[in-house]
Amino acid sequence: MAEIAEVGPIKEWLVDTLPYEVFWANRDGNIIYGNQILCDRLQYKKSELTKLSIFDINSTVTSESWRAHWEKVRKNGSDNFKAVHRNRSGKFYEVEVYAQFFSYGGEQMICAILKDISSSSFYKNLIDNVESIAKVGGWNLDLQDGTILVTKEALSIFKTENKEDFHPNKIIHYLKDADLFKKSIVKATRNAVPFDEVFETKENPSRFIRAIVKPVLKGDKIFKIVGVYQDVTEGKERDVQLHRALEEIKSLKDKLEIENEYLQEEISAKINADNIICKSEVYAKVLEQVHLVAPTATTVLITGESGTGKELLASALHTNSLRKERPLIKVNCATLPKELIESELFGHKKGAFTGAVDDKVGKFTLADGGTIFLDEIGELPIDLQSKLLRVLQDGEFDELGGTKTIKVDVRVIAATNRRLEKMIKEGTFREDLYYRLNVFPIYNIPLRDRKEDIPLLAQFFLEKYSAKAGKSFRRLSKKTVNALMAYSFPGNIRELENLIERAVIVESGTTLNIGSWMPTESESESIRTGGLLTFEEAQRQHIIRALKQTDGKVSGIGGAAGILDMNAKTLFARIKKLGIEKETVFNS
Ligand SMILES: Nc1ncnc2c1ncn2[C@@H]1O[C@H](COP(=O)(O)OP(=O)(O)OP(=O)(O)O)[C@@H](O)[C@H]1O
Repeated sequence: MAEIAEVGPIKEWLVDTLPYEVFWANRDGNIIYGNQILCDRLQYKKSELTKLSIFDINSTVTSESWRAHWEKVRKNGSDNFKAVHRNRSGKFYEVEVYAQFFSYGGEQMICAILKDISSSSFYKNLIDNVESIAKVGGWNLDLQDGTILVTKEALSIFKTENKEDFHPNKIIHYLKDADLFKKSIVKATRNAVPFDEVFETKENPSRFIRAIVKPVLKGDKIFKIVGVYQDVTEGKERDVQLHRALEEIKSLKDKLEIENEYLQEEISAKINADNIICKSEVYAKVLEQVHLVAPTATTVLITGESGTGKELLASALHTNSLRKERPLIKVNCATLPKELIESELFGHKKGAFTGAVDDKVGKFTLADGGTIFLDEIGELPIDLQSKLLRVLQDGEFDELGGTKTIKVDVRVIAATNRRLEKMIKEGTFREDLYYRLNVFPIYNIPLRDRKEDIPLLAQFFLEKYSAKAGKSFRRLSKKTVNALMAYSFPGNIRELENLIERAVIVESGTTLNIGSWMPTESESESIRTGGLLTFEEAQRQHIIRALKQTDGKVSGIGGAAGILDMNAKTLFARIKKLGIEKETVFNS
């Protein structure tokens, strides 16, 4: 038997210094030598250890298995395996064994070098367990040599046994949004930008995998990236459901809020509807038509110059209809940018186009059960006209970026100050849409053709703006009324309203007298014609100027007929025809 003393003190020192447990055993399994680390781990003194055999430190070894093991190592020269050892106090620990066959001094022996792996296997087990509970797998890519380490759970998340599948350029084949993954990885490896994103897999049914990736730096060099994959499908499904429910609530809430706003507007519209000022017979006929058609669901097309009160009539139509409890939604087709009209009217789904960051409920959906007022319908782009026609005919439309057809019950009131027939000829308005809108046309008369309404309207606005500005105006002077009556109001009622509002601000007292606020016909005309007057208007103003010079005298010496080199009778006739009145001459 070889005595350890024969190994020599240096060799013994060397074997004791190694960070491994080392022992030699003979054919019978007796331990011939064990180094200090082994003694410490097994809790025996060196002298005690050499009295033990392999069967004392490894309870799973039998004489048969030892014999088989001996033969295997003798034949192959060495062996590598894992085993469980037991120390003096009965505690087990796992070791990785490197066994080498050798003969020394005529005796054959196995030298075993052991590495205690109980702690690492403990943590490995722990990690495996935790990973599988949390459905989290880890990986690590060395950017220097391209080697990849992958944990067990990561393999099982991606249902593969091949760790090479985890290279970023391979893993993207499992994911729907491969581009996003690629971009994120490039940022992580080039610019050290970490990411945390959820990716949907390509499987059917698909799953959602959360990928968290962190670059690891040495100094300013990125030398590896570590990542985590987590199967979040269950959570995501709950999220998705929750998200959908929340979205639904949000959209209903928005709808309610908007409806509410419109209802508020509708309330004020009601007051307006009751306050449609009318004295003239011609306008009374218009209002008769409004009341006639209001209770039906018929589409109405209101035409007429700007400022004649088309919107007011639309409100009256709604408030006198059976839909009055539902919203009246107003859309001005001229004020919306062309590219937004479609989504404004019909709504869109998130992502339907660049900038569509959220779902949007369209005005037609909001108006469901109520009325939509499409002001300036002539401005509706031709490509949208067919979509509107479909709503009018079938009560349905497709939301932008949506998958389902939306059905609505909406009454349409459209208004325009443009001549749609002319637009049809020019090819900018669809003829079929025109006929569909023009079921019940209402022509709103310009103010100059219902001048009898001017005094009442002016009084109405005087009171309104006086109260608003905290002034005490009660009435208009006769001269003011006459001057207003003489004026042609190219801007119709809106111009009259603005004029009185301005007058109330600049004047004071209880009676509104004529002042600088009153426009002269030439001013408004030159605004209207861009500087050039019509021939008739030029004549009118020329005559007024001459009459001003002559203090209203037409014939005889110093009369206007003389200045204008006209026959007095002809001038009288012309004055009458042009509607020039005394007041006009003196007040303008
Ligand atoms: N008969 C009326 N009685 C009282 N106010 C009126 C009457 N008609 C119109 N108005 C008022 O005149 C203003 C202009 O009317 P409205 O906006 O309805 O005109 P519109 O024809 O729709 O104009 P546009 O074509 O420019 O949109 C509004 O403030 C409206 O309340």
